[in-house]
Amino acid sequence: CTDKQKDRMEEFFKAKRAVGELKQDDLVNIYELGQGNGGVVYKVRHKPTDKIMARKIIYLEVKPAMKNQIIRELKVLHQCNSPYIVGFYGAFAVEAQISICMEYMDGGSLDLILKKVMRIPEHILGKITVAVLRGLSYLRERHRIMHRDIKPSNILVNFQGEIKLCDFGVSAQLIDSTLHTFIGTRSYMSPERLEGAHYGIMSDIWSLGLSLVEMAVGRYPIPPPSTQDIDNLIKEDPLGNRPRPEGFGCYKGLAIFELMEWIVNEAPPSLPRSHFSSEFCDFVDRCLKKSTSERADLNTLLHHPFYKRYEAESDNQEVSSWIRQACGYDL
Ligand SMILES: CC1(C)CNC(=O)c2sc(Nc3ccc(I)cc3F)c(C(=O)N[C@@H]3CCCNC3)c2C1
Repeated sequence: CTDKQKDRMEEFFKAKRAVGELKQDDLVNIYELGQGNGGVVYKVRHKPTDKIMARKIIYLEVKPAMKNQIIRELKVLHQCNSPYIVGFYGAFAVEAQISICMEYMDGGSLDLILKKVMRIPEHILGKITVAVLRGLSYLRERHRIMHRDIKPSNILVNFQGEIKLCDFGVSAQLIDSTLHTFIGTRSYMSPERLEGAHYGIMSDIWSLGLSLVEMAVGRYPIPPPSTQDIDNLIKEDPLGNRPRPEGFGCYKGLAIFELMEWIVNEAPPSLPRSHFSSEFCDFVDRCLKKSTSERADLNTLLHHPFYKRYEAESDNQEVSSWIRQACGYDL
């Protein structure tokens, strides 16, 4: 943790103390930030302090006892404090709605960034990899939890160049009892998880690998684009920062079950060495081994040359200016 990161976290704790206990009536919606699977997120203002936050509302048809248990378990999020985890203000329940109020990340999530640009360049993906691995390490070392839902929409960025994780499940058994209702349109789940086998942190590693390939190539990588597709993608726009033409990337996708079958039965996706560094290609290959015994674990990846190349840089300036130009605010 650098001094700057410590200062930012201190700043957040101060703002959080000023907010105190969160109540629905103290929040006013500014506008909707996005609809995820199972939830909707609003940019809100906390009237008593004028603080801007993101409020995630999840509709859970569960018995009141279960709802209270979820609220009780969400309190663990007050202890999840890391430069790589989105800040948490508090959670409360009203009727069948559970509200989770968190730090507002003005750069949005990486899936929305990816809709604006063609692809995310390798040097930015390196910084994203550092943040995700450090976030996963923090959750495992300090809270003994895995993320369970690593994908571009759960990796948030801000204009200061910070990259943070959100939407990790803190109440394990509740997650699984409710997760079946949250199957999204595409699956970042590992083969072992899709097969209903036991899964753990290694499943997050698979999801990270799949997310990196998607962000590097510019579309969900299953079924894998042909090398020709990738050549066309990159030849016409080598820097990957031209706005995405309409209709790109929404290839006629496979239905969710065909997709899951593909993940379980076919070879995993990989990056073409013609367009990406061999360290990056090797990194994603180690994340996307179908068998967990062959897949790299967290510690192995923390010593991988691709990670080492980016972990040294401590300033967020490079990511900050890239985010601004990606969002069209290249001031
Ligand atoms: C069931 C649940 C609401 C309660 N238990 C849970 O433990 C959680 S926690 C939590 N979210 C969360 C976590 C950390 C931060 I910082 C911000 C957050 F919004 C979530 C959450 O949002 N889950 C989403 C539901 C839609 C599909 N993707 C996973 C949960 C799950």
